[in-house]
Amino acid sequence: MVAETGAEQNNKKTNDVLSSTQTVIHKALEKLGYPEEVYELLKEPLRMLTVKIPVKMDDGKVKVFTGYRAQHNDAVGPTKGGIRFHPAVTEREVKALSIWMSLKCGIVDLPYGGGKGGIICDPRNMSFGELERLSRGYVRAISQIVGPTKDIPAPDVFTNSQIMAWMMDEYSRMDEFNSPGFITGKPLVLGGSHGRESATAKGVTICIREAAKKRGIEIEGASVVVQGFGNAGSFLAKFMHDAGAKVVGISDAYGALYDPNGLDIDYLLDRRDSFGTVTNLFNNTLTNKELLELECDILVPAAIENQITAENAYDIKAKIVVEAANGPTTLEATQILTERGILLVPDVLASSGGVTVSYFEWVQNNQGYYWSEEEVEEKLEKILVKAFDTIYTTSQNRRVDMRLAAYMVGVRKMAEASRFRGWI
Ligand SMILES: NC(=O)C1=CN([C@@H]2O[C@H](COP(=O)(O)OP(=O)(O)OC[C@H]3O[C@@H](n4cnc5c(N)ncnc54)[C@H](O)[C@@H]3O)[C@@H](O)[C@H]2O)C=CC1
Ligand SMILES: O=C(O)CCC(=O)C(=O)O
Repeated sequence: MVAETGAEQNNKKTNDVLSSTQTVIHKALEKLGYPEEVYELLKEPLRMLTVKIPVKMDDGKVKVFTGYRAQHNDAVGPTKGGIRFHPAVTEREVKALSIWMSLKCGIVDLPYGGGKGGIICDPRNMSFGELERLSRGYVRAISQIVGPTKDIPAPDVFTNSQIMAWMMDEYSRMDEFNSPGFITGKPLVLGGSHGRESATAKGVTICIREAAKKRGIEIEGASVVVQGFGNAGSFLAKFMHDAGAKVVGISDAYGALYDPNGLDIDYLLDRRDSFGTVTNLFNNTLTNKELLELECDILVPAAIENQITAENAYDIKAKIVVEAANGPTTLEATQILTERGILLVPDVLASSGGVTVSYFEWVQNNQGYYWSEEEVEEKLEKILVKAFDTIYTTSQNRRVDMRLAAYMVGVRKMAEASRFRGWI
């Protein structure tokens, strides 16, 4: 195979998440000995739908929003992945997010390929009614390519169980059938699963525990910094706090809080709003940049992409970085952290607890029989411990960093399924 130097150069200049993902996919396929056509198939989603969604706003005017749904690869099974509502959503970002979903599903061995959706909007400035009309409009716009056996959405940044409920209701109306398996991350009363809300953070907690063992760090008393205080970050801060760790820093989109003696996580959870904002209630805040560079044992970026870059990677003081967010560390920064001996647990492994419990939710919807929280947690624990172990061992045996090892593990199933189907 020829090295993807173009993509590598482009990535260095722009931190473009799609080209950096392509670079690692290429390296992983090369290490596994697959021919170039496999890369050609997997470097972009099989399908990418761009939609325009007209929404009647509360002031009576119509605003037209742009949305996307990417389906990366459906050789293994239906595609699966969240929907993001954020002003910075781009087509390339959604494509990269769909590729990461394929890798996650491969890593935790789910019968899915990856998909992802996004709408360019700022839900923090929209009313409940506007959000409902936008959510329903998006489902109508993408209805032809999604469905319980085609592509199953879920929550992501700035979307939640209420939005999943509206989307499920809209799809069920079109389908003229109650279709809980159309979407996951629903409220419990509509067929949601116990444990889905905290699943991403649970998975991250398991990865932190396993990574800490490798580095001889005791969780009890360890200092932890978490960037982002939404679904992933806030539950994680709570789990780490409850496990006896000292959560010394947290942040949201507006700033960060720091207390070397440990923050009062229960108080912050109580005061945060539905978008994971809490720092606006305090005067003594740090910037997100300062937060990432704090002295700590464990750093968890749980917000957005490109937060640890070549610019700040030398200033990271943590011994372990566990990526709850998708794409928070650039490739250059991955290399710098690895060279500095920092153990980096990559997003496609660390954040795969969410899609794992989404799969459990879909299974429960399909069989119409629901599991207890203990059952969900037990199954999640087994899957994540095994995935961590496989990737850590691959990284040691093949002498590659954990990100490349995770891509090698994650890409294999879809490459094999595509081959058996006769696509390549
Ligand atoms: N919700 C889920 O099940 C999963 C989420 N993830 C990833 O975890 C990350 C966080 O997602 P959620 O917690 O679901 O989102 P969320 O919407 O619940 O919370 C997002 C948090 O990030 C903060 N944030 C937003 N922009 C920021 C910025 N520019 N700088 C610093 N903080 C910022 C927000 O203020 C909020 O605290 C994303 O990368 C997402 O893709 C990954 C797997 C599953
Ligand atoms: O729960 C799911 O199906 C997908 C979660 C997600 O979007 C992600 O892992 O990034």
